[in-house]
Amino acid sequence: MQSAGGVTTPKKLQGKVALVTASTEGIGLAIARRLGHDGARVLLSSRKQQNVDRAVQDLRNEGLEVEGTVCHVGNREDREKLIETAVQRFGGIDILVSNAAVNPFAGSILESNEEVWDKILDVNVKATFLLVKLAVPKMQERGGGSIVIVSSVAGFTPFPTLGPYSVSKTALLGLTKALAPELSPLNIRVNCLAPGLIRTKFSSALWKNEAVCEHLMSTLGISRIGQPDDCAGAVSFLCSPDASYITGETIVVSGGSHSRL
Ligand SMILES: NC(=O)c1ccc[n+]([C@@H]2O[C@H](COP(=O)([O-])OP(=O)(O)OC[C@H]3O[C@@H](n4cnc5c(N)ncnc54)[C@H](O)[C@@H]3O)[C@@H](O)[C@H]2O)c1
Repeated sequence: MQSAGGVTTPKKLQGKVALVTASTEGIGLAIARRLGHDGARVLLSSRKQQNVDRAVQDLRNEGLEVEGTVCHVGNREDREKLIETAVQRFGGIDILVSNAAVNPFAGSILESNEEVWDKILDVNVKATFLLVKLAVPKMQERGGGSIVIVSSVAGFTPFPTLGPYSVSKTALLGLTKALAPELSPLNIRVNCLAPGLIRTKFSSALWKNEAVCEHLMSTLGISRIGQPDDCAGAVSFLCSPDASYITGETIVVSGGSHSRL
């Protein structure tokens, strides 16, 4: 980056290697793009090779240094491959953004079954922890790092009809708090992002439903549905030296809905 005086100042994530799960569309892609524009080399991943290839090409076309690999975060071999790929292609890991999540169920929580709970807790919570566990030794090798876990405002106030998903997001608020003090002595910070309603494929059942959308809009302070880019700057900030004294915290990006719930 060149200032007016002709002095070159490094971008805030220059030299950093970032790994973002579920980063071929939606919030994950916006975060990956922003980390890249802020100077990081980024490893993209999601479940399908063709989506990984497309996102890698798109971001390379913007001049960003990115690689991609398929990773279903619920699959142990895929998680190990993700970490190894970051080390092989970029030499290590400084930043982990755990963004992948599933929600295979909508309805009364009492109607949800064991299969639903297993899937939601495996992908949203257990895989997040297991990825952190794999990434921490690699961060230690580079003297520290930063982890951001993507939760949701539903983690504070369960969304009606999304009980099991909401509980998994509450668990991620707890995971952030549990990890932060243990990882502080290793110079690794752990923070959390809690988006409100953001316009993505994942949330389309909400914003495409006129009645639900109208109700949700009435809870907002800023009267528009959020965009994936609205989340990206907050994550980049949390990963940057500007947040060097922040750990165990959650940033809510919800257009003010959270403060009104
Ligand atoms: N969109 C919202 O309104 C909203 C609100 C709060 C929180 N969130 C959270 O933001 C995160 C991203 O959601 P989004 O709205 O951008 O969704 P999205 O539909 O745009 O993207 C979801 C991504 O997750 C990937 N994915 C799903 N299961 C996966 C798995 N097992 N392994 C790897 N990748 C997997 C998909 O391939 C896709 O790329 C999620 O954690 C979600 O819970 C979203």
